[in-house]
Amino acid sequence: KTSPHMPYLKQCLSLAEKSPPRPTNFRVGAVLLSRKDDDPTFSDDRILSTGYTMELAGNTHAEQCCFSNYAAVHKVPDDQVGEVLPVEPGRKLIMYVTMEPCGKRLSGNAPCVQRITQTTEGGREGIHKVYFGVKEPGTFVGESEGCRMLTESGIEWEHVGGLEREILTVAFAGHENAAEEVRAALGEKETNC
Ligand SMILES: Nc1nc(=O)c(N)c(NC[C@H](O)[C@H](O)[C@H](O)COP(=O)(O)O)[nH]1
Ligand SMILES: [Zn+2]
Repeated sequence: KTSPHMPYLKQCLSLAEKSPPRPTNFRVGAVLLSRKDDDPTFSDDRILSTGYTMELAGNTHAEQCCFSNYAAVHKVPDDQVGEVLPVEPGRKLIMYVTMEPCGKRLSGNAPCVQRITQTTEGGREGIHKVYFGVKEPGTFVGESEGCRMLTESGIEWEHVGGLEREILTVAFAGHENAAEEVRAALGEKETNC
């Protein structure tokens, strides 16, 4: 019996495959949705936005594009996306990402955890929970901080296993020694954040 989260991780993986391969980042896909409370089969889910790495101009991340796409549709600047996300009693905002949202970026651009946390400002519920298929490998920033930072912001997260090899193979595709990095990442101990 596969996890009910699997179809969404697979949708994120398909999005990640659209990302142009680069040695300087990972190819990641993200989906933002609204989920009704106590709906175990997710039958009433509403997809709000999707995004993938470098979908939008510049050095953009999947989660960043997902929010930016939604903000554009609602005609607000990216940093005000929290103000246009739906607030509906009895429903929660959920994000699926193939990879743990970044807590730090070598470029110095705003990390995705910050963008996710920003949605909960102004007394709004914002993103309630993030599901991801792999922890960020140590390639760029060493031990990843993303999920610990989500916890510090009071945002729930959960690693959904089962697609690690596929997700990492897509993520590393633009890297020099991709196969070696995938093997190494698969071997990295699953550290709890
Ligand atoms: N969750 C996530 N979604 C993405 O779309 C993406 N590309 C990364 N990648 C994380 C990695 O840590 C950063 O890509 C490097 O730290 C380089 O930083 P920049 O991307 O140049 O800002 N992580
Ligand atoms: Zn990011």
